[in-house]
Amino acid sequence: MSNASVPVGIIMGSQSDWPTMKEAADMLDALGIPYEAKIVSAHRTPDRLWEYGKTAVDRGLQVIIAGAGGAAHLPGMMASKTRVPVIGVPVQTKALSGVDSLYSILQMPRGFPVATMAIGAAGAANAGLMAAGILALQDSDLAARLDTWRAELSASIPQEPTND
Ligand SMILES: Nc1c(C(=O)O)ncn1[C@@H]1O[C@H](COP(=O)(O)O)[C@@H](O)[C@H]1O
Repeated sequence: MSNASVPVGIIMGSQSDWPTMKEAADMLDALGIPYEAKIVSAHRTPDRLWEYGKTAVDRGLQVIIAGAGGAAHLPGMMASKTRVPVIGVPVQTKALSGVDSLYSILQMPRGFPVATMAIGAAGAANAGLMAAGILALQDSDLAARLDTWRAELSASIPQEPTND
């Protein structure tokens, strides 16, 4: 797993998280930000998690977006292994609607933060935007693209409701 020199790593606990996490990937695509996407699980593939976190800085990752559902320990465990900022995405679950994922990711102990997004697809899309905002601090071309994206979204919001 030492093939990438991309700024953003998207990781998720399972293939089943991809429909949610693809929202983050789509946002990065829309803003022209390279990324890698990997399945990494603290529970099922702890050695993969360890290796990913250990090599993240040397591989040039600047932000990690980590999504998981249920007992969602992946984002926090990744934050414990690397100083690369971790943005957590609570994946929606059937049993507890993603509140389990949210609480698992949100309540980190002092010293090892995870920037936690909202549950589900909107949270994943916002994770992409959050990563873009972080990278834009050092990249004026990206900053301009992000400003344009935000202005276009604002302009698309109607001023009055319709009955359609
Ligand atoms: N929460 C975690 C972790 C982890 O935190 O390491 N690894 C897998 N999972 C989650 O298990 C859920 C069900 O996974 P399956 O659909 O594969 O059974 C997924 O949402 C995944 O993120």
